[in-house]
Amino acid sequence: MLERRYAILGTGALGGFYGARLQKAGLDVHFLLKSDYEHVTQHGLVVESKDGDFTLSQVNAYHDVEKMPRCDVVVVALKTTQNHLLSQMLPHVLKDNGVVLVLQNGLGIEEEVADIVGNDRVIGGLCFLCSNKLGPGHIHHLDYGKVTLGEYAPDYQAVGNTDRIQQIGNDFERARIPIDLAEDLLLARWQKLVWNIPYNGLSVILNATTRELMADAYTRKLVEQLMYEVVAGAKTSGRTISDRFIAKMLDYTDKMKPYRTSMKIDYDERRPLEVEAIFGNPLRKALVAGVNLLQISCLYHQLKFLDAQIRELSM
Ligand SMILES: NC(=O)C1=CN([C@@H]2O[C@H](COP(=O)(O)OP(=O)(O)OC[C@H]3O[C@@H](n4cnc5c(N)ncnc54)[C@H](OP(=O)(O)O)[C@@H]3O)[C@@H](O)[C@H]2O)C=CC1
Ligand SMILES: CC(C)(CO)C(=O)C(=O)O
Repeated sequence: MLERRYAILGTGALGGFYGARLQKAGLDVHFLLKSDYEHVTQHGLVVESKDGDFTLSQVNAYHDVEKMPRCDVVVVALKTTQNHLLSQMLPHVLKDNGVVLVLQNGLGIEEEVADIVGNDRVIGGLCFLCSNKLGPGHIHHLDYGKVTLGEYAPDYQAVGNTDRIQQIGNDFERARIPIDLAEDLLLARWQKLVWNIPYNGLSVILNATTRELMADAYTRKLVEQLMYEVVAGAKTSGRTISDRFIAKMLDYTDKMKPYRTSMKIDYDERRPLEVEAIFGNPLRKALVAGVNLLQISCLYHQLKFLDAQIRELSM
């Protein structure tokens, strides 16, 4: 088979990093940008990475999705706060037999994308990556990077692995991106929320780094309690997350360099927060099953307040 062509929708901390790595490995990659378009057209992409710095002096950069070629794999790397744009973007850039790869944080995004492109054209990916954008076209990869890929099927039925997911995984591995294949995408999404719900939420509300949250006995306890509430949420979707997994996430964070979560960076930069994807959707999914996740709900309401303040300021 011919090599797959990739589109990166949103060339920021995550899309810029993975897209640049794919291009560096020799793949055909096309990048959609907004405010960085002119700069990247002229200067390319610069990646500072713990695995080795590199510059791509020439990239296929676009400001308008209608000018992009149709691609086999369309990577969604916008913030979820911009997902209302996808119904307009995806039909222009996705090949008839292509697939959309959602690399965003949160729950339920694949369902929204499937409504646009069809149930059999969506894959989800969970990224354990610490990356920031320092300036136009300038990405800083601080830590980690593994992507867990999982096939989407209606109602998030677990459908196991497929050839196409294996092939995409091979492309990422060729780009030195560690890959896991998840048999059950919904379980993988709830597992990622075990991290994102406590740390993203508390880092904003308490103005703290991951290290500070772990060092204080009270906030560490709060983190742990929130993790167990995510486990209760997963149970309402029929998914089981073990105590061992919680211990692993606490250990992972203990060993992480002090990190400002992606939501904290958004808050500090006064950008809209991904509250609905990371908090609202899981809460609503559990509520449908009759379970009110009270502590997560408390975080959700506080974050909605802060998010509304940010949105008002930017109007
Ligand atoms: N960063 C990380 O380490 C991780 C991020 N994630 C998740 O990945 C997703 C992306 O996050 P991240 O990369 O950090 O976010 P960024 O804000 O760094 O990147 C998003 C990019 O999308 C661009 N964009 C927004 N609107 C448009 C548009 N209309 N057309 C073209 N480009 C547009 C933005 O450009 P502009 O700046 O010009 O608006 C920005 O560069 C989120 O869901 C996040 O939670 C998950 C794990 C780790
Ligand atoms: C877990 C982490 C830090 C990267 O994988 C993340 O998802 C975030 O900051 O939102």
